[in-house]
Amino acid sequence: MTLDEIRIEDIEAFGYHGVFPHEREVGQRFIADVCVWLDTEAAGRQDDLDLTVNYAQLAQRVRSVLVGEPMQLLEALAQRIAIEMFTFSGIERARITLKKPDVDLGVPGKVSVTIERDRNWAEQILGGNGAEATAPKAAETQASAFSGAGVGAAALAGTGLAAGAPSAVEPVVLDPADQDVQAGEDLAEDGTANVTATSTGLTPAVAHTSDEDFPAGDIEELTTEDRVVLSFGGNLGDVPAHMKTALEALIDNPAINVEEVSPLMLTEPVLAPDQDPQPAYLNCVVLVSTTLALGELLSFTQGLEAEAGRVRDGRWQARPLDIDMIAAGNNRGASSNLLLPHPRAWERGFVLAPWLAIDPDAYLVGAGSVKDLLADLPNGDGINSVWEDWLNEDVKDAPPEIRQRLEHPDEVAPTVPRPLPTPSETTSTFAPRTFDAAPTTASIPMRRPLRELIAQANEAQSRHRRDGQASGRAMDYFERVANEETPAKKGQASEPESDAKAGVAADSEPESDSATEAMEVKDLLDYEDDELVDTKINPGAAARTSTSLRRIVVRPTTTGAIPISEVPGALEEITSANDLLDPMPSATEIGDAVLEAEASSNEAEAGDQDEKTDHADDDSGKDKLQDGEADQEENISADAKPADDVEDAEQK
Ligand SMILES: Nc1ncnc2c1ncn2[C@@H]1O[C@H](COP(=O)(O)OP(=O)(O)OP(=O)(O)O)[C@@H](O)[C@H]1O
Ligand SMILES: Nc1nc2c(c(=O)[nH]1)N=C(CO)CN2
Repeated sequence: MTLDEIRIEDIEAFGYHGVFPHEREVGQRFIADVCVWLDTEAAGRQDDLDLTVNYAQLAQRVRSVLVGEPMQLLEALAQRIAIEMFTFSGIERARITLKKPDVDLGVPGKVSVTIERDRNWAEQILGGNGAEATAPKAAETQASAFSGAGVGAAALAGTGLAAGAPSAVEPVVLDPADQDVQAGEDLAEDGTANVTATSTGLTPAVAHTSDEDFPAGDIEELTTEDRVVLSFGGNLGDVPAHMKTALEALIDNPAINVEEVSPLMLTEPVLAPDQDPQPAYLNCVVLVSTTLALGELLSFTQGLEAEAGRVRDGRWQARPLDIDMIAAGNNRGASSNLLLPHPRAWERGFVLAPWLAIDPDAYLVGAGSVKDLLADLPNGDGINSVWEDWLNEDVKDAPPEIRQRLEHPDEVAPTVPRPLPTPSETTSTFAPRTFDAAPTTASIPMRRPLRELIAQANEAQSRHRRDGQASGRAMDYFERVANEETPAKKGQASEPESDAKAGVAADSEPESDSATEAMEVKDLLDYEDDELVDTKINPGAAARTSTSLRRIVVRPTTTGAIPISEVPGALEEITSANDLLDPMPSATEIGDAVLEAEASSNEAEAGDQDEKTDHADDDSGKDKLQDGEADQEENISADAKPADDVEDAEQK
C-alpha cells in the first residue's frame, strides 16, 4: 500500500529539555518538523475529515510534548512525539525532526535530530496495542477509524499508580513516562474514545465530549462572559498570605473581575519520582473574567508569582505561589507560552477539588465533568483538609491539619487521603447549571460579594504589611459605616456641588449604600498604605486632591504634573494623615480624622468658591485648584491633566 504524507513544519514552543542545568532552569525554544505517513485515499475520496488525521490536532500534540515534562535528550523528546503520533489511528510511520535554534554549540552551527519510527515500534513500546486496539470506556463513545487518541487523558487509569493509597510519608508520585505523555492531552480530542499510552500499555480512557465545538487550534480571546479558571498553589512560606496578596492584585486590576474564590485545601504534593519530598501544598481555585488578552493575563499572574518570591528553579520545585491557567472559556489550543486547558489539570485533585467546590457543574473542556474526573482519580484526590472560610478567618480558626501545616511550614506533607466535602456542602447557594449544547465555563454565577470578602481579607493583609498594627481596624470602620449614622452620611445630603472645586473631583453622585462606603474607606486605607506614604517620602510627587463630603483622596498621578507641594492643602492632609499611621490608630480614628478634614476642607471650599479662577490652559473650567489664591495656581505646570480626566482614568 502506498502511503501518503502529512507534513507539519516549524512547530515552535518553549520548553525545558536538556542535559545542562541552565537548559532546565531557563528553558529555550524548540522547533519540530513532523511527517506522518498514512493512507488518505478514503478521506480524499469522501472528502471526510473523520477518515484522516486532523493535522491541527497533530500539531497541538507535538507542541504539548515540547512544552511538557523536560527530557534530557532531543532523541528522547522526539520519541515522545513519535509515540504521540501513533496514538492517532491510521498513522503507519512518523518522522520527527527536532531543533534547538538557540543552542550554543561552541562553534557556529545549528543542531537537529531526526528519528523515523513505525507503528510496530510504537506497539512494542506501548505494550502491543495500537490506538485502534483500545476500547472506549463509555458505551456511547464510538472510536472512529481515525480517532485522535488522547494519550494523557487517563494516563493513570489502570496503571500501577492506581493501585493502593500513597504511603504515609511519601508524596504522590507520577511516573515520568506518564508525565511526559500527559502533557498535551486535552488539545486533540476528536469526540471519540481516548486511549492512554503509559509505560504499562494502553488503557481505555474517560469518555470525552465531542470536540466539534471546541476544535483545537489557536487560542481565542475571551468575551467578558467567559470565565478563566486559575489554580493557585504553593508550599513555601506563608502561602495564604501570598495568595491573598495575589488575589488583591487581581481585584485591583481594573481589567480583571475576580468572581469566586474556592476554599483553601491542604493537598499532597504531586511530584516526579526522583524529586525530594516537599511540604504539603495549599491550593485553591479562583474564577475570573477579564478584558485582558490571555497572554497578558498569564504575564500578570506570572508577575504575581514573582512578587510572592517564586524563583523558577526547575519544574515542580517547592514554591511560595504558583498560578496556573486551567481553562479559559472554551479554549482548546496553544500559543507560544500557553496551553489550554492546562494539560495536567484533569488528573490533579488539587485543581479539580477546589474547582468543584465552587462550581458543582464545572466542566473541563475536552476532558469531562470535573466531578467525574475527580471521582475517577485512581489514587484519590490528595486533599487532606479543607479550610472553607480562609479569606475571613484567622489561622487559629483553620482546620487542625492546616493550622499544623502553617505553623510548621517545613514539615514534609502527610499524605493520608481525606474525603472531599460534597459539593452541596460548599456550594449550596449555587444555582444548578445545565448545558444545552456546548459545556462552558462561562456564566458561573457569583456566589457571594467577593469584594466584601476580599476587603475582609485585607484585615490579614494589613497585618502582614503593618506588623499587626492595623489588623481588624478597617473592619471596625466598615462596620461602623454600615451600622451607624456617620458624619459622612449626615453630611452627604447637604454636600455643596460646584464646578468651582478647583483641582478637585467632587464625588457628586449620591452613594449611600454601606458597601460603597466601605469601598471608599478601603480606597482610603489603600492610599494610606501605599500612595500616601510614598508621597510623604517624596512630597514633590505629582498629586491630585479630590475632596467630597465622603472622602479625600490624594493620589500621585501618572498623567498629571501638578507637584503635590502646589496642591493647596495636600501636604497638610498628607502629613496629618501620615501622622495617623504611626502608631496606627483604629480605622475609626482614621475615619474620624478624615471626615473632620473633609468637613473643614468643604467649609473652606464653600468659602472659596467665588474666588476661584480658571487654570490658564483649561478651557473646561474644571481644572482648578482647591484654593482661591490665583498666584498659587499660576505655579501649576501647564501640562497638568484636567482633574476630571484623571479621576476618570483612575476610575476605569
Ligand atoms: N495553562 C497554562 N498555565 C500556566 N502556564 C502555562 C500554561 N500553559 C503553558 N504554560 C507555560 O508553562 C510554563 C511553566 O509554567 P510553570 O512554571 O507554572 O509550571 P509548573 O507549575 O512548574 O508545572 P505545571 O505546569 O505542571 O503546573 C510557563 O512559562 C507557561 O508559559
Ligand atoms: N499538591 C500539589 N502538588 C503540586 C502542585 C500543587 O499546586 N499542589 N503544583 C505543582 C506544580 O505546579 C506540582 N505539584
